Amino acid sequence: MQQSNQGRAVLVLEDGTRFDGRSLGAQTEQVGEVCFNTSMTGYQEIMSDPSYAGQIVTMTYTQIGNVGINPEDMESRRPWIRGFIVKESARRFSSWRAQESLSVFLTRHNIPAIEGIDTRALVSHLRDKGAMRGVLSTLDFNTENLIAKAKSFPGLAGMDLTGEVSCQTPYPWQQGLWDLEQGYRQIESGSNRKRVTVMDFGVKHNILRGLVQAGCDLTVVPTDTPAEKILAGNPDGIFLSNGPGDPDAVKHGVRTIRALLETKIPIFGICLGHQMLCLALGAQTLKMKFGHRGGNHPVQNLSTGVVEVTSQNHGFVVSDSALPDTLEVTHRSLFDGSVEGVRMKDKPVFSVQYHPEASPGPHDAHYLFKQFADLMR
Ligand SMILES: NC(=O)CC[C@H](N)C(=O)O
Repeated sequence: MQQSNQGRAVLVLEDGTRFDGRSLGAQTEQVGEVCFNTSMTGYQEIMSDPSYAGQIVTMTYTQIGNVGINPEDMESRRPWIRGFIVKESARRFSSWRAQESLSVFLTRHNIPAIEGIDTRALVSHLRDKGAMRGVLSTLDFNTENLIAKAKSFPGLAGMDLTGEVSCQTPYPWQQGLWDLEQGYRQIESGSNRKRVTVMDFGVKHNILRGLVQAGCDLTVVPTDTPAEKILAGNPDGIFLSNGPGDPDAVKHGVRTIRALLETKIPIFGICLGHQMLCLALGAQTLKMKFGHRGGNHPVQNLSTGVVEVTSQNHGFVVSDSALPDTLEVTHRSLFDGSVEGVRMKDKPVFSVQYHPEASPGPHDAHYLFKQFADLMR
């Protein structure tokens, strides 16, 4: 029987691989890098993590949407994914906090999504061939057209997306972590607390909450804030956030970090912030084959030997070759041995590739926020 286009969606990769399924989001079309995340929970936090700007995300867990969408679990002001791919979306959502369904949320934000495709086959393909450019459409079903559209996406290498996701003006942040009784706690600023400037390359809210909970009063500043302006605020510490795209393309940010490193102010970086810190110190970054995205990545802390199960989301990595002498590797991935954390040998400066704020993910690495606060004391 002829299928009507209503309700159909298609995913086509740049190599011509095609998946036909049902539309789960907006009637539209988007190109981007097709990647996958292996977390079993936390789809809302993933969709609203600014680090995913420019990407079409596949969830490997087979049923998504069962707890709907709520205002508290947003990791930033809006979702940033270009498109969303799931095996099966829950027909009914159920949670005491839920206010809308996954499908309504995606449609409201004009994001195309597809369900009912063989996500295992898609992920095996991406794992073998590497992350690829692709197009997700509910409008055009012609394979040749769609391959050309997929190829029109320039790819994430060389792309600075921090300007799109960062705040436009500085703002204070005093919200602490979630508590079952009170929800998010508002924490008063005080003289016993440390004043930290957060460089917002696309920061997740739970990173800000982790810092507040560890004893920091925060001022979040836009990605293009010059070093002089940051230093004029006389902060006790500087935090370099996560964010989307290629760290090596954020030239202004790397220059700013280099200038900040002239001082003795403690600095902590996560993910994109970690990569840019390493670049500022003379290291190099590489694009990975398909990246690390999920909630169960084992990382070894090399000073204690302890293994942390971590949350990850990155497609670039600091290269092991050409690490400057000023840096010491503190953490490594037990999946592929890649660099997961560094510190400067002679300064209170350190960073990690993974996500201690979790959200979603295990809390094993939460101690890093306290480690940063301790460095400022
Ligand atoms: N979560 C992040 O900060 C990601 C950093 C960078 N965009 C990468 O893909 O590697």
